[in-house]
Amino acid sequence: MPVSLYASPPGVLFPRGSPQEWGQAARQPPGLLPAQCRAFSNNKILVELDTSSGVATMKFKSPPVNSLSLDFLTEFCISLEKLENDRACRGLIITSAVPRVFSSGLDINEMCGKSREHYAEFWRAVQEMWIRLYSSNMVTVAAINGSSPAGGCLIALTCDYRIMVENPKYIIGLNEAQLGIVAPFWFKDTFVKAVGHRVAERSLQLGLLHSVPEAHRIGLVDEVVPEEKLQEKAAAVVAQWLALPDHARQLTKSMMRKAVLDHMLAHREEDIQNFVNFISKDSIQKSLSMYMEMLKKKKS
Ligand SMILES: CCCCC/C=C\C/C=C\CCC/C=C/C(=O)SCCNC(=O)CCNC(=O)[C@H](O)C(C)(C)COP(=O)(O)OP(=O)(O)OC[C@H]1O[C@@H](n2cnc3c(N)ncnc32)[C@H](O)[C@@H]1OP(=O)(O)O
Repeated sequence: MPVSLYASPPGVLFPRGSPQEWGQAARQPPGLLPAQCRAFSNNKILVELDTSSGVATMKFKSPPVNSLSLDFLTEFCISLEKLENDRACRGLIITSAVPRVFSSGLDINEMCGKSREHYAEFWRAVQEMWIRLYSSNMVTVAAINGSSPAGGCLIALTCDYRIMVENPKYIIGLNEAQLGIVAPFWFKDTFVKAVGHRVAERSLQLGLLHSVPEAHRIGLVDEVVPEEKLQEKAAAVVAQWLALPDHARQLTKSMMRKAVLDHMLAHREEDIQNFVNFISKDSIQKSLSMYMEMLKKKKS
């Protein structure tokens, strides 16, 4: 029986829609899904659960860059809740169906030119995503098959294990400072837990985006593999972690993460107010607009 200290996190996001029901393999046209597979999808995310291994694969499919919009975050949370409540599911691999990008982080459009109410709703959704993933009873592995700045990096950091594809073009890190914004304390805490205080301090202050070998060297990713080996490796890692008794692994995970999680939950409302006040400032709005301009110019 799975044990969770955080099975129902307080302040749960109320979904604005719900994903399709699980698609039973038996109802699929022949050859589409193996018999032991169930699947569901929405506009942003595809989930396939292999009931024989108990491992689900979640693929982000929101082109061009899987940015974390309010809609994306809502669908993400609904999908996580569905998997968490499914006794057949014990492990989760998170990856991208969009070429070259895992996730470009929070959707900057959600933080520009909107009302204070919108910022509060958006930030609550960001928190919700982190709480659900960080407190998950499932074994979670990020199979990072593309660039993963800021919020994309946070998703990876929130998993139990990170495997990244070796590619000289891919980057990963918490680059918020480069945008003139600040990674909040729970982004920072999650990062520090992975790489240690000194590395995190330097990386956060400089808003560094690390190459794959560098990310591996500093412990931001646990393993680096060629693209064609990624899924196989992720499946092997989940199987290794699932070989342990669930209750022992889950309680250990809760114990290791409790302080960071409790800190965040205790300051959740204050964190929302801080975000709203910070992001509403004219100077911050200007910084974000300039950054978006820069992204667009880079293309031309
Ligand atoms: C003490 C007081 C403290 C108070 C603190 C309180 C609260 C904290 C306050 C704020 C915290 C905010 C935390 C923010 C976290 C974030 O995640 S911010 C997002 C950061 N993300 C980035 O910097 C990534 C930017 N994107 C890229 O670098 C690249 O797009 C790429 C991901 C490497 C992919 O490159 P490429 O394949 O070349 O694609 P393009 O650059 O051409 O992009 C395609 C289109 O997508 C648009 N886009 C890219 N990223 C985003 C994004 N994050 N949001 C929205 N839109 C994005 C890009 O503009 C292109 O659009 P067009 O096709 O030109 O229309």
